[in-house]
Amino acid sequence: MTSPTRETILAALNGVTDPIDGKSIVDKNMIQGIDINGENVTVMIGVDPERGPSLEDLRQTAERAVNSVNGVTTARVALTAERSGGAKAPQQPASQPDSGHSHGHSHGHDHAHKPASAGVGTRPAATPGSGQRPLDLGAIRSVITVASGKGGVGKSTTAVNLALSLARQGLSVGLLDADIYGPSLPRMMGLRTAKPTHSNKEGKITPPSAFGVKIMSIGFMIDEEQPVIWRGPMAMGALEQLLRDTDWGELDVLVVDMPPGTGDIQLSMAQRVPVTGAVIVSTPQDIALLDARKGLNMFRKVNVPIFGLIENMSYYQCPNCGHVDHVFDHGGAHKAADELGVPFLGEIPLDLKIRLGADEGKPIIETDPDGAHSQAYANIARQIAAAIDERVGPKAKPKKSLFPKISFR
Ligand SMILES: Nc1ncnc2c1ncn2[C@@H]1O[C@H](COP(=O)(O)OP(=O)(O)OP(=O)(O)O)[C@@H](O)[C@H]1O
Repeated sequence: MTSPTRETILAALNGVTDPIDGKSIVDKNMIQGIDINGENVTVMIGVDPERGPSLEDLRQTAERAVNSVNGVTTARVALTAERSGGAKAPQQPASQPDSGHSHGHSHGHDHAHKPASAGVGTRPAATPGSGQRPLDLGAIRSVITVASGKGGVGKSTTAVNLALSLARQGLSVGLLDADIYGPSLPRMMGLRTAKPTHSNKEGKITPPSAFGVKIMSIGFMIDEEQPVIWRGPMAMGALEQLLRDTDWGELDVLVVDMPPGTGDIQLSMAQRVPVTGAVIVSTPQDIALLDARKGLNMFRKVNVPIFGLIENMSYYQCPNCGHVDHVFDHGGAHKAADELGVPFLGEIPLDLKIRLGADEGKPIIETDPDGAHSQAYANIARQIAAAIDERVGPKAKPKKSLFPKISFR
């Protein structure tokens, strides 16, 4: 059987027209990404978000067109929100070689062989206070969201290290990168070139794994370097599909790295995902703490239990002499947690090893599991595991711990 190529896919899509003007979607530069993974092809079509609901027919026609190409067994076509610079700008020139990695952006896809359900164009936006029912996540016993009131506070780094710590404590763990504005988990988990594969469960994809944790991220479909502007309904649709279409199997806990901030996406996310508990990451600076308060209030608004606050980049300890320097105004998160009546889960130091580990795809929990920093994460993870147990019952109890038990006398 001949393998599909970018050219044969584009040739098939050339015959698909935009109902608004009858022009080919290829000529209109609406094809924003083509990902060819053996016999499985994913195509991203950029559309104006307002038109999303009326373009389901176009999506399905495109999917049939891709499916008809020689060598294709599964076609997925996703409608995507427009990228910075406008939907009409060509995002990926048609001459881009097959790289095995799509650089369009994502996503609201559905399978060729499955009717479109929730997602782009078929489900209205989850609006704050709309009271939508949470998604049914099957065999996922608990969901922990890692959130922050603003970007750059180390939320993703914390999510990764907590997920690994929970896994080391014997829990089966998944990690969902919901940070659609800057999906960094593939890089942080050393999975830059990894790809989800098609599961033998119909309509599902198997997430890549690293360090004993299953990972799903929009970053597997788009380029981390290319910022994407998402509009609420599209972003929510994409996230829901990532959650729903991933074959997570049985999980004790799914750790969700939330997008930074407290906007509508975060709010609808908190409404639609049955969150067991939220942890808020902040840095010691006041401004960040103010934002952290907003984060807390957002979860409170939708009745999500707050498991606690974490102070990241809390202090700097000189690796040579051990001197501890409070680079920022240290202790603010602890004080804020007390004032706000939520648990303070712990402090994570500002440390080069943590940064290098995150940036190089080798999390510190993996490279230095017995070090003080890993123990700081482990201590927070233990509190989270205990809070999960309290909420969802003993099934979530760790099966075995890879960390030594510490007893205090
Ligand atoms: N405790 C730490 N010590 C040193 N560097 C850290 C620490 N935590 C995070 N960093 C570094 O800070 C940078 C931002 O971290 P990260 O991407 O986790 O933040 P974020 O809050 O998820 O950001 P965004 O909201 O932009 O996604 C990264 O380079 C990361 O390696």
